[in-house]
Amino acid sequence: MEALTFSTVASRHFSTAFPRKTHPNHSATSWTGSTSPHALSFRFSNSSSTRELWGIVKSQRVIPVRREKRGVIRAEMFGQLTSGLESAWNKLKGEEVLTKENIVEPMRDIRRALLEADVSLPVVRRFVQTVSEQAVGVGVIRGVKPDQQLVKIVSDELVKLMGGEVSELTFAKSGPTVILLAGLQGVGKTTVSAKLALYLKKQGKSCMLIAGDVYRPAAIDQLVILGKQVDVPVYAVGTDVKPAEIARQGLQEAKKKNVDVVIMDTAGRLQIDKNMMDELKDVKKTLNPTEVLLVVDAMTGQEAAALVTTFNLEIGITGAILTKLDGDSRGGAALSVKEVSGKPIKLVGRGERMEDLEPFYPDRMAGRILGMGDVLSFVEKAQEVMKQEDAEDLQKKIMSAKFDFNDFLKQTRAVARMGSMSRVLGMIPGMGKVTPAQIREAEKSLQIMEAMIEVMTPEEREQPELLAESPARRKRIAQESGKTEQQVSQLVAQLFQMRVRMKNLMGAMEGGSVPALSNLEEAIKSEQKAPPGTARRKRKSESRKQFAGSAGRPNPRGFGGGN
Ligand SMILES: Nc1nc2c(ncn2[C@@H]2O[C@H](COP(=O)(O)OP(=O)(O)OP(=O)(O)O)[C@@H](O)[C@H]2O)c(=O)[nH]1
Repeated sequence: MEALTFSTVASRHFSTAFPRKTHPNHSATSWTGSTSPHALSFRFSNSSSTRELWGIVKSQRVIPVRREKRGVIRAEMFGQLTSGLESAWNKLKGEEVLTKENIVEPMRDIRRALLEADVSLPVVRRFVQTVSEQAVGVGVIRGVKPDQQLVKIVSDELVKLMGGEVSELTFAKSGPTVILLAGLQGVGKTTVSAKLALYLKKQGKSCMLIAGDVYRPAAIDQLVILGKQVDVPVYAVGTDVKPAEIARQGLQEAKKKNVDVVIMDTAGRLQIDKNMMDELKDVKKTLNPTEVLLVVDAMTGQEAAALVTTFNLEIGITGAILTKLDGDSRGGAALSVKEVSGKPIKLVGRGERMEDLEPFYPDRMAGRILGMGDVLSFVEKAQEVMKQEDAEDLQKKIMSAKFDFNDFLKQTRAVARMGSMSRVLGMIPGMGKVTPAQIREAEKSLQIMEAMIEVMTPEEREQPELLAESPARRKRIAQESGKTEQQVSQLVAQLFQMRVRMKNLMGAMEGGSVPALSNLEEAIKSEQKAPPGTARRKRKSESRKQFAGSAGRPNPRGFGGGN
């Protein structure tokens, strides 16, 4: 039996849908099957007046295909994954809120859909776990249904999975930027070389292509033809010179001509072999490239991700280019590459035309997978409204000195949700100089506070005065939370201090003078520098003042003073 490699599977599969017109060395085969475990794949070739055709049957699912302008019938991108995920949302119809119980079935659907899309198993596991945790912990947003909420969570996680931000190409600070392209046979390297040259030309950069595929003579002709098509010079010296030497000469020529970007096409192989890697290493050493991009075929699913990992370990790459995303790829490659290899997908090929190369936008890709742009923006708006209402609510409470332990907890948890304190503080301009030790300390005390608030009764949370007045209550909380009575007293005092500080802050904001964050930083520092006991004395007198102004009148001696 013939051993099928990634590229033979891909190129055979593709030869039916996308005959390799410009590739003289490859004759179009009549391969109609797919070697994927989900086998059965066929296309309708008959004409139909309807635009949407139900065509490709995969894994006993029917997914939509679309008739494109030029008469090519194409699958909706990741159509199967989209419909798999849809069944997850459908399971939540009629539910009021997301619970641990009612997300079990939808999560199973999501897991199945991702596995069928050929996303690697560890990636699927992590994804499902993160989404489940978030789904259960998410609060109800007024007007947003649980299925819509889950769509939003999945969307956000998909974006993260694919790297979050778009990963831009890096350009050399001086001299030509050198981009080395590598990859297995038939993945689209030669085509990508020319596409990339056109893409960069459109950005105002002058380019030069180097034909380094000496093992397939037709590849050089192919690159010369494509170079003419995009009007970019091609450096070619035939097949008798070693690729590293071609690279050296080509780079010299590019420098002479003051070219901005040099793109080198290299030979592909049917599988990774040592010679290929050694040769690539030589070329890389000669060129000292700014970018080493591995061209991978989206049709190969999670194998593409494994390949990126291998190439990265072997030769060190800076990212990947995913080709043939316009085909009926199931999405596994797009979703696995970053997570598995740690390397970003920088560009994607979405067609055979020279213009069909674009940056890889994780958010747009997630949007295409889910096909629910309207739901996402609706949920985002609702979240915004909620935040605004929450903030207004909080403001009212602060102004009327009603800020209680529930608010306190909410704020603490909001910080936790945003990520660690260190990240949050790091994002605030002017707070950069807070030391890691201070941050760790702050995080630790937040945890202690949470433990104490958690054991309070609802009344105690709403009326901190109850605790201020009753040493017995404070004692109980200390016992139940495993903290000391002194810690409980401090917490209560802190809440009243916060009331005063927040009220002052709100007053300043309303009056138009927001205290600068640098002042806050100074305050932290001066508190640290203060001789022992000063800060405590200051705190004590502040809390007394607060109690004097608060509704319930606690015993002024009650703080830290035991029963
Ligand atoms: N539909 C589609 N076809 C593509 C895309 N990229 C490349 N192709 C086609 O894939 C086939 C192979 O592309 P080549 O550029 O010859 O691949 P290669 O990696 O240089 O091949 P070798 O030199 O044999 O290693 C060609 O028919 C291309 O037109 C793409 O993004 N979408």
